[in-house]
Order: sequence, then structure tokens, then C-alpha cells
Amino acid sequence: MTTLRIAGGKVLRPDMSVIEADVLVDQEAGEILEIGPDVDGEDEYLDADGSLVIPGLVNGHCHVAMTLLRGYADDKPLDRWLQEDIWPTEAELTPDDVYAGTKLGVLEMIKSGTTAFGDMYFMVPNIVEAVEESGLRARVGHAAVTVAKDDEAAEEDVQTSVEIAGQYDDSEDELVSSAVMPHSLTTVATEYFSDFAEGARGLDVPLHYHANETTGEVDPIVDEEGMRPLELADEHGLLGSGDYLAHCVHIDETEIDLLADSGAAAIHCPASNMKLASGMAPVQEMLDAGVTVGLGTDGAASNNDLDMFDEIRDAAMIGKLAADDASAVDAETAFSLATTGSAEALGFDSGRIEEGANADLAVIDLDAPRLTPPHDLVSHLAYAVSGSDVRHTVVDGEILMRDREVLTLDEEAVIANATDHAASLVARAEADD
Ligand SMILES: CSC[C@H]1O[C@@H](n2cnc3c(O)ncnc32)[C@H](O)[C@@H]1O
Ligand SMILES: [Zn+2]
Repeated sequence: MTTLRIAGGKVLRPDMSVIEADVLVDQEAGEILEIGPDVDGEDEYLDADGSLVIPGLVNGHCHVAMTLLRGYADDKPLDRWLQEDIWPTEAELTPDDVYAGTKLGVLEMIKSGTTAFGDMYFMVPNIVEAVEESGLRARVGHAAVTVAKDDEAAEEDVQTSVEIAGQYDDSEDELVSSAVMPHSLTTVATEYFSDFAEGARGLDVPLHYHANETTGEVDPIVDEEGMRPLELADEHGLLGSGDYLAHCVHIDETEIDLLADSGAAAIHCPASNMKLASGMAPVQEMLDAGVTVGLGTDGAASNNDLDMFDEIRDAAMIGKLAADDASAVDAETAFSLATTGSAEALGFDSGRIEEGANADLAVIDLDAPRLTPPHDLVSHLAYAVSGSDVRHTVVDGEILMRDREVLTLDEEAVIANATDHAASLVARAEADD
């Protein structure tokens, strides 16, 4: 057994208490072995003096390769943003673009303390190649869209989503797992719902889709089907334990109960919901009803970064506004959304510093003016820490970043390559205009 010792700092425990302790990791098992003062054993060492060891953050919903479209189209609502700017440009994406954009995204995540993420996109093999090089943990999938396609193309897209899920199916040792991913309840025709449900249940993998993001998406379902979108999803077998739904902004009490009863999780994406003016998700209500709620950035084109510390703060702020209650989505709750919440939603044994859990950790440098004085470190994690305060990042016991140097990726080369790919992608899209 080889071990990693993270020593000399403070450690955030699952009950949100902060203790002075070392963390010992079994690198072969990729698990936390021991937490305590002066633990024994050390093949590798990380200094945590003046720092706080926290569970790595889990980005529950992302389109990682969309980093190439960061800042390309802002200040529009979802529908116009997708139809006028994003989808025409995505039509020009090549596998190499997706690889370059994913590399940029995983670099940004490692640098801001994210250790695992859930991704939904296309050209999944190119995404997986970049993720595996980075050392991050991820659940990935191919999002199928069937509307505005002929039957053959629609069926092929549905099949691809199921096949990709089978190809990257869960395996004990793998950092990459998968899910079956209909894009949303409006961009996939109802006649295909059972194919997704049967595909996912047959493979024993989750379903992941966008749900109830805008009123423009909810109202047509209510008008045409005479029921709420999550009732429709439930009726077609798309709501089960282990499934996770992005957004859940416009959901009513019946739908909240459906989530709680089925065990399906919601992934809250506050920055994207604010930027696209989609609305405010009832996060505190969902939590009070017993729904598992995780946190995600959505793509970098609607956020516009992948820093989960921003997301935690946004979740706390908008959670209070949505509930009209300053005590709603408090600091501990907001931080839990990004750790235990997202980890549970994605089916990862991560998000907490506990013996036996995945050794997915981030170490925060507390020596910054914005983190002074240290009255309450959980308050700082929710309201004051920024991704740039992350000093070390560890996934599965492997050090991905030491003292802000990313060890698995060549930072300069990744940025240069993504810049080139973004420029030629946009040039191609604009030439077609
Ligand atoms: C077909 S791959 C995934 C697809 O989703 C698009 N997308 C990005 N952000 C959102 C969002 O907030 N709601 C719905 N769809 C979104 C992305 O551009 C890809 O085309
Ligand atoms: Zn999304």
C-alpha cells in the first residue's frame, strides 16, 4: 500500500465541525484511511499548514466542452440563446474541438477544487479521453435530441445515448461512469421516453436530463398532456432512484413529492438560472421535502465559469430570495449541496472526509485577506472562498494539483490549444451565417 499524508492543517468533518488533524490516504484503494492527529505512514506528502482540508467539490451538471463558447453569446433567455447562437455554433464542433474544450474545462475545475463532475454532451469518447488525462472523476453521457429530426436520425441519437452509457458503464476501479441522457422533456418526443427508460434500467445506470428549467418548457407540456412535466416523466418511467434532473426551477408541490418519493435528485444550477433569467428553484422547499439536491455550474457559456465556490455562494443567495427567508439555504446547507448533495445525486462515494470514502479532497489556503478573520470557516466556504484559494487538489488519492501547479495537464498548452479551437470554431460558424 502506498499512502499520501496531508498534514499540519485543519480538516472539515461531515458534521461541519473543524478539527486540527492530518488525513491519511490509501492511494491504491483511492480511499481515506485515517483522520487524526499525527497519523503514521507517508509515501507522498502534502503540506496543509495554515490551510483547511475539505471534501472536493462535485459539479453535478455541466457541459464541460462549452468552455469554447464562454463569453460568445450572453444576455439572452434560454430559448433564443440556444436557437440563435449556441446550437448553430455547436453544429460546427469537431471531435478535436470537444477534446480541447474539455481539457480547458477540467483544468479550470482542478484549479478551483472540483474533484468530480457530471457531464452531458456529445462526442463523448473525446470528452472521456480528456477527463482520463486529467485524473478527475466524472459521470458522462450523450444527450439525445429527437425533435426537428427525421425518424431515422432521432432513433439513431436515442440509440447512441444508450450505447455510450453501456460503453462507459460503472466499474469499481474506473473514474469514468455514465448515464442515459435524453436532453430534456421537450427536446425529446414522448414516443421515445420508454427507449431511454428501458435502456437505463437494462444497463442499471441513471437517467439524466434537463427538467422544468423555464416556463416556456413547462407550459406546453401542461397544455398538451394535461399534467406537470415530472408527472409525465414518472408516467413514462423516467423518474427513479439514482436518476438526477438538472434545474427543476418551475416545479410545484406535487412534483417535489414525486422527486422525494422516487428518490430522483435535482441538480440546482443557480448561476445559469439567473443569467438566462430562467427563474428561482425552490431549493429549501425541495430539501425540506427530503429531495436530494446537488449543485452544478451548467455549461461555461451560461455561467460563465466552472468555479463551484461561486455556485455555492449563488445557491445561498438565490435560495434566500426564492424562499423570502434569510435563514433559507444557510452556509452549511449551501456547502453540502456541492459536496454530499451532488455526490449522492451522481452516485459517488465522495463529498465527505470520512474513513473509507473516496479520497477526493481539496486544500484551501486560509491566508487571504478575504478569509480573515477566521470566525467561522464554514461561513467562509459558502460566502468568501474563491476557487483561486485552492492550494492542492486530490482525486482517488492522486495529487492533481500541488501548490497551484497542475500535475496532470500542461496548463499553458491547454489554454493555447483551446484558444485556437475556439477561434476557428466561431470563424466557421460565422462564415456559415
Ligand atoms: C445535446 S448536448 C447538451 C446540449 O445542452 C445544451 N445546453 C446548454 N445549457 C443548457 C441549458 O441550460 N438548458 C438546456 N440545454 C442546454 C448544450 O448547448 C448542448 O446542445
Ligand atoms: Zn445544462
